[in-house]
Amino acid sequence: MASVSTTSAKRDSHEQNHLDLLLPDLPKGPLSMYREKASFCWKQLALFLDGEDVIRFKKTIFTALENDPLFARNSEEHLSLERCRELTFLRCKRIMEYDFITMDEAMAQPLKLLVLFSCLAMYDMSLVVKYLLNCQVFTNAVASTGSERHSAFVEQVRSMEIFGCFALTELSHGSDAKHMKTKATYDADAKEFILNSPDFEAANVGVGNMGKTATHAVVYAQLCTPDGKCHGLHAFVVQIRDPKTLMSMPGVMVGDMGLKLGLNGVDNGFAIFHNLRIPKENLLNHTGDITPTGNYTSSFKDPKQRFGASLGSLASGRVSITNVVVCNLKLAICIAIRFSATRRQFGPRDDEEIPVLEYQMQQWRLIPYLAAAYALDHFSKSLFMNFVEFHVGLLFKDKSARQAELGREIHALSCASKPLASWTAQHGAQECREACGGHGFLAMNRLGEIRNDNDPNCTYEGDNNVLLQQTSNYLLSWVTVKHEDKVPIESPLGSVNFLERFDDILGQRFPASTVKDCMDSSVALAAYQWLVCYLLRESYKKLQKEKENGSSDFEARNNSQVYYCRSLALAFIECTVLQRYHEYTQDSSTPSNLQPVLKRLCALYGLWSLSKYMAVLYQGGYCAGEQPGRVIQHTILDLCGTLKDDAVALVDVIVPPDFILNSPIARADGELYKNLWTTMLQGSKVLERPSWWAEFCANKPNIGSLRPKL
Ligand SMILES: CCCCCCCCCC(=O)SCCNC(=O)CCNC(=O)[C@H](O)C(C)(C)COP(=O)(O)OP(=O)(O)OC[C@H]1O[C@@H](n2cnc3c(N)ncnc32)[C@H](O)[C@@H]1OP(=O)(O)O
Ligand SMILES: Cc1cc2nc3c(=O)[nH]c(=O)nc-3n(C[C@H](O)[C@H](O)[C@H](O)COP(=O)(O)OP(=O)(O)OC[C@H]3O[C@@H](n4cnc5c(N)ncnc54)[C@H](O)[C@@H]3O)c2cc1C
Repeated sequence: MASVSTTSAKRDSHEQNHLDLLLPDLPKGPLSMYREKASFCWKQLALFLDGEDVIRFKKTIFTALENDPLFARNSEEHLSLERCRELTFLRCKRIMEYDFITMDEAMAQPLKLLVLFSCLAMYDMSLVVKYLLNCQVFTNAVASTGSERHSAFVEQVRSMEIFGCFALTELSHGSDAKHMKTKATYDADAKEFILNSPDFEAANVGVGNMGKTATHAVVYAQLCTPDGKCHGLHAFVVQIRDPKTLMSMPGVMVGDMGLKLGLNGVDNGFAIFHNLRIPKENLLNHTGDITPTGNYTSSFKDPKQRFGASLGSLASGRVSITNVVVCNLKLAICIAIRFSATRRQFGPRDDEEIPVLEYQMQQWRLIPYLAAAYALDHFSKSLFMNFVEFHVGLLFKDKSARQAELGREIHALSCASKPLASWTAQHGAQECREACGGHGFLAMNRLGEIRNDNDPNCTYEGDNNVLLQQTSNYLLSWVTVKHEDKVPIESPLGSVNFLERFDDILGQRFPASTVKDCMDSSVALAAYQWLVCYLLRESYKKLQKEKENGSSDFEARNNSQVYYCRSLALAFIECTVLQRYHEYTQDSSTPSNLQPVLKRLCALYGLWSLSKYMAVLYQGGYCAGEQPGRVIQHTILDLCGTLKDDAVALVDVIVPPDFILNSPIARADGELYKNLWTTMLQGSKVLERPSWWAEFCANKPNIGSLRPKL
């Protein structure tokens, strides 16, 4: 017996040493009190979530950035717009030089690509957006909307012979992509397309990288044949600048749109095309092609399907955005939790002040966002892997019905996950800013930058409210399938399969009567499934009623968004996020010592999200009487109270190193005031009088001298 326990003790200590080398201890200090209270080992959880290989990969990236002077923090205060763009470009170039992951490695371990994007996003959102617009959005659009004849463009991006952007939005149209006005008319004699912006309202605008850097753009235009027929929106590769001089090409007026509310490292630009001739081959011909004599051909007979396919590459951006906004949420919540664990105000006695994290109010404001960061992180990774599966199908030209259905499901999921994740990060960042009081408002603590750089994620790659309509359309289409085609509701990823039990689910009622019952995330999940079925039924009925009352399809859809289809799409994606996280936390491969904390996070995310829909749960009869509402509220508070002691350790698992986090109030050593004070004093000219001191000291105002001129 003794020798067995000695062997296992040796193994444990060996494993611990290994873990300590991989993830060194964090500095002792004011945060230690909470770290010691944690119910689990943060290193074990980090290892379980990421695995050793990814932990090392992250470390390689973070260390490279920290050791490279080009990435030095705060080296220049208040950068001019020009310098901001220059620095982001130089860093982008340097990331290409580091080539953290080769193409072969990415093929073998695609999730590592997502890890790279996350690491860059945590350093700076502008950097990752600029980098991805060139290396992912442009190249993906070329690869997935084009064919072999376009592969040279992808190669040229890799060697930075060219720099790419993606130009869909026009001055007068953004969401309504179908009605873009840019025109590409085929000239059969010259075997060229002639690209024109009919007027200034058709100018491409808001295009990231177009302002100063891009040499090539994927431009969306209406394809017209010499017979005068228009074949709808198609994508073209268009050279807009000379790669040798960065001067604009003849026939292109290209410029920069100036200062934005955030993300200023990215140069968003505009372009107008005037009789710009582009080779016939530059048509990205996946959805349609043109014969040399000018006949249009397409394997998509249905123009609606062709239109959808031409915008197919947007899905990859929406999947990536779902991931990078979770990075923003993680950064914000890490800052706010570390601050709250070290910031003390008031106390039960005059001689005792307690950390603000001890207040139920602070816990309720922050800890659900921590739970959301964990749940959404898991979802974003799983969605990315779903997308990889779909992408592989595209590469192998899979024409199966399953592949087409998978594309529809991923489109529906990403059109709702981008809104859910970007809004959660937006609301979370603001709550975290306020939770850090006045210190949270100092730019040096980074919450403003996180909030402002996150904000456009709610708009680009499709406005959130507009995109949600795609998801509700998808869900409603299943009702039609069920009613008319009488086939079972079954999707490749299974996200809608529960709708097959529609009638059964709608007959259910809120099952929990105690806080203990509610701690199981299956309670929130069951409520969500009921909610989705209910909102689906109500949205369908509302649409029918609108039509019976004489509304056109267009009007009926518009009048069924608020309280119906919009809520349906959001409830569906929350249900899917919860479903996947619930399965993950319950899975037998999840270590038993980590399950309790993960299950609490899952239950909290589920109940907190669900609590926004209390009115609907009562309205539809799922809940009745005081009890369900009370139990949900009490369980949320109970979970916040329990997770409060784990919060610092949960942050230690997901937080990047201090250099990357870049927030003096949230360093790993927890020395809130020393770090803040030192940073304040290190600011340039902090102790100097202003350069305009004489305006006060020497030039006094002649009080009232301007009054006669009023
Ligand atoms: C980490 C960050 C990296 C990324 C940085 C990104 C920087 C920003 C880049 C940009 O912002 S690029 C510009 C992005 N612009 C948009 O996303 C425009 C938003 N509008 C649209 O995508 C579409 O026009 C819209 C989804 C609103 C569809 O509008 P419609 O009402 O005209 O079309 P409809 O819904 O009837 O769609 C026709 C069919 O195509 C399908 N479809 C539409 N878009 C699709 C798509 N993307 N993939 C697959 N299918 C799609 C759609 O589901 C439908 O299928 P069904 O006939 O089966 O119902
Ligand atoms: C930082 C940044 C970077 C960008 N980068 C790029 C890029 O690289 N390439 C590119 O092509 N574009 C880019 N864009 C543009 C972006 O994709 C568009 O702004 C976006 O698609 C929304 O279109 P819009 O601005 O025309 O909004 P609009 O469509 O005019 O929307 C305005 C408002 O009307 C509402 N609305 C519109 N239609 C409906 C409807 N049917 N029902 C209900 N409400 C509706 C919307 O919800 C929104 O609140 C970028 C934008 C930003 C902010």
